[in-house]
Amino acid sequence: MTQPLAVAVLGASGRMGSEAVRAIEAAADLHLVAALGRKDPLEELVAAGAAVVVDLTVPDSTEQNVAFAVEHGMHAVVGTTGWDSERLGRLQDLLALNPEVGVLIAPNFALGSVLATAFAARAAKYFESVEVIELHHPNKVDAPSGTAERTAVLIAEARAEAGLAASPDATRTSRDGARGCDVDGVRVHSVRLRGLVAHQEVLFGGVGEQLTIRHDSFHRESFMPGVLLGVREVGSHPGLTVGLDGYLDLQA
Ligand SMILES: NC(=O)C1=CN([C@@H]2O[C@H](COP(=O)(O)OP(=O)(O)OC[C@H]3O[C@@H](n4cnc5c(N)ncnc54)[C@H](OP(=O)(O)O)[C@@H]3O)[C@@H](O)[C@H]2O)C=CC1
Ligand SMILES: O=C(O)C1=N[C@H](C(=O)O)C[C@H](O)C1
Repeated sequence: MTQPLAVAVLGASGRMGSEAVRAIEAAADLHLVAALGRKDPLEELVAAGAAVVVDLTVPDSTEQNVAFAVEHGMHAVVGTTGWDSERLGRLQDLLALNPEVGVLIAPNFALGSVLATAFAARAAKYFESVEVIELHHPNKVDAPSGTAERTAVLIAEARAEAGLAASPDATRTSRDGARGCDVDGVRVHSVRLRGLVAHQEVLFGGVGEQLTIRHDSFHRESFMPGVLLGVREVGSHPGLTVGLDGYLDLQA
């Protein structure tokens, strides 16, 4: 009989971490060997014999956590935000020294969100205008969301490839923040509202028409199938994968 896969969770008492602990404990093919918080030493991952580390912490600590896992031969599944191109570059360098290790950086684990981002990237070249609105619970510490950043980057790449000009915008005067932030030329607006979990709309505008691609996570359970997929797959994907779509067949 195959042994269950030994999995550790960092950020285990957080909103996402506690949900991940429950999901891993309920999976017969996985064995939760460590559930760590901010004050626990990372060496406990080694002592527990973790094969896969799930990082659901904070942008300030995720890079250090993942580096520790990689240096100790553990695969990492990362939902934490804050992975800009500089951090990803440093992680690539580290992975080159540890080529057997796999790391998944997933801005969003919800299948619907992954699809919505993929659909938006696909639609991008057909519309003159685009803006992204992300809406989250008020306890979120970062803005814009990692999902919105990733969506905007992919839209910008598709527009550039198609030779599209910047979205039309005659604004000459504005209050700070009124037009959102600029991610590679795509405007991204962040809403923080009690009652929300995680939501995003991509608005595409053409002459006389609008296409809206919207996704809603109403509960953090929505992220768990993606977390479990990442945990089960990461060992078969050495190197860096950004986006859960890297483990899914979204072609056709
Ligand atoms: N990819 C995805 O699908 C999703 C990603 N996220 C992202 O996941 C991250 C966590 O979100 P959320 O659960 O809401 O946040 P929380 O603030 O609820 O949880 C973060 C947890 O991490 C702990 N922590 C902080 N530093 C460390 C450390 N060095 N080692 C271990 N634990 C640590 C915190 O402990 P303490 O309170 O003691 O500081 C806290 O319990 C965010 O970046 C968020 O954007 C969220 C939802 C879905
Ligand atoms: O902090 C959250 O809650 C979420 N964070 C991720 C992000 O920043 O995109 C994923 C999801 O939107 C929930």
